[in-house]
Amino acid sequence: MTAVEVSYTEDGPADAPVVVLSNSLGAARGMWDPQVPALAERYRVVTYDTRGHGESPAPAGPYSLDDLVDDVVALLDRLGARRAHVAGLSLGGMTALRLAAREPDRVGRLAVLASSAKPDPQVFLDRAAAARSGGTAPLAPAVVQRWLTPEHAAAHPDLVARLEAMVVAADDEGYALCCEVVAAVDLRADLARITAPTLVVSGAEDPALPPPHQQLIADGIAGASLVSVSPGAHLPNLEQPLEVTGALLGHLDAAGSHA
Ligand SMILES: O=C(O)CC1=CCC(=O)O1
Repeated sequence: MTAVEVSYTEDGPADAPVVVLSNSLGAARGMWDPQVPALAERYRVVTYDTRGHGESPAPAGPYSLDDLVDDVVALLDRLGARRAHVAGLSLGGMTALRLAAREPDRVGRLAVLASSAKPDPQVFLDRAAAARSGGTAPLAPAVVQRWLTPEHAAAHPDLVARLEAMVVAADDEGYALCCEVVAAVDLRADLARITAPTLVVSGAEDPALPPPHQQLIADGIAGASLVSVSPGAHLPNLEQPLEVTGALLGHLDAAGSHA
């Protein structure tokens, strides 16, 4: 499939090294709001909506993980960026891992949050079927329940409402097609090919992709470091924004800012 022109936002100095942030299944680029201001002080931060999500197109399927990678490569080309640091959460992390394995010359440093090299396919095939039959709206409360710990959700009802609205706004068929991408993911052979310095982040209480998934990623990539965030569920960047932003900056700045 040809790459789609994904919708994106740029923050930070235009001549700074590029950092691309890739969203999780059901979310959109706004999920990175707590990270963007600090990263944009020294990076050209590009957040985008994965196809089928947010304001990006949702072309007819099927989609593959390589299609999602093609979209990022096309975005880098549109930005005139030969090379970028790339961070992704969950599905965004899977996209980032495949990109780093497939196009090592395009990736400076890699950060993979709450992701997996081999998710349970049936969970996501069932989710795809549910999204096709009833749309994303009835799924939104259960999806968002996995993104935050119960304590954080109870204390932040506005955040829960905003996140549920993101899931509802995803294109129903585009979301289903991305569920099928996740179901088909097997990145275990990709890990050994990744040469980008890699930071892996876990939410210690993530019920969707628990810490053994991130341990497997960190074990498979030479020299990768693993940080566990607690309390934190599937979107630890929202629950522990200072810690996650600090970990990202520490990892990216180790490159001397150069992608
Ligand atoms: O939506 C979920 O339950 C968890 C998830 C898997 C891939 C992703 O991006 O989110």
